[in-house]
Amino acid sequence: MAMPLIIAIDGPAASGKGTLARRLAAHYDLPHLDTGLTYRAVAHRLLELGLPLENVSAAETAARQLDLGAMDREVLSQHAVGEAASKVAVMPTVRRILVDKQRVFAADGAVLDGRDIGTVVCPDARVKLYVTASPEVRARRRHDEMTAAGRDASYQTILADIEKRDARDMGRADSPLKPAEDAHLLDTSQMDIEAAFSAAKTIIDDNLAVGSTI
Ligand SMILES: Nc1ncnc2c1ncn2[C@@H]1O[C@H](COP(=O)(O)OP(=O)(O)O)[C@@H](O)[C@H]1O
Ligand SMILES: Nc1ccn([C@@H]2O[C@H](COP(=O)(O)OP(=O)(O)O)[C@@H](O)[C@H]2O)c(=O)n1
Repeated sequence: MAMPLIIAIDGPAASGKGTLARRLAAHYDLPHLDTGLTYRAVAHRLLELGLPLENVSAAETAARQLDLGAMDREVLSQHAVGEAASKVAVMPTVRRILVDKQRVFAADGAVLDGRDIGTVVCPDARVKLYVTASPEVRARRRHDEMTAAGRDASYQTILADIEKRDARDMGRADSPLKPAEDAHLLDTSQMDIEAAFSAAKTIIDDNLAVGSTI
């Protein structure tokens, strides 16, 4: 039987990995999982219960009870939830529970985006992309996204938060954000969404063509 097609997309906050992952999933007719939502959902549950984000056993329970099909993107996409998510994401036991669920989702082929897809969740993924853009470009994109949605947003605060989150995600001991050795780097600082999609598609199609001749 042919190996299921798994496309792994990693990168820092607001680099455009979710946008790219959704478009690629539609193009290659694959299911898509935004793994950031799973960490956001755990953090959101703790906030909802009024518990500190350092409460490991409550975070483990929230992770175990999480239903991937019931995550509310609208609620979870709030800026403060992203911050909180990066705090629960340092907990190895929480990561293990969520990674297991993510692997079940990916088993028959999928596009997954996050921080550790190519390095930890799906190290055997057929194609791995590491999407980046400068912190200033990413802060500008997130700022525009929030103001377009009618939310209050200060560019300077968003930039500071993005830099703080990068440091936390890249500096943690368990599954730090970094490109897998075999990842293709895609810096979208100078690319619009269409150009980024087209560059990603070229990388993936080249990869699939090589695979089909072996
Ligand atoms: N290449 C790009 N050029 C301009 N804007 C982009 C690009 N990629 C994504 N965006 C926009 O930037 C914001 C963040 O993108 P998103 O895909 O949510 O990033 P991530 O999933 O990495 O956090 C969104 O508003 C999205 O529409
Ligand atoms: N595979 C993943 C995905 C997200 N995360 C954590 O969850 C937080 C929120 O991720 P996200 O992808 O929703 O954030 P954005 O890039 O959309 O802002 C990140 O800052 C990481 O700390 C992770 O550790 N591993």
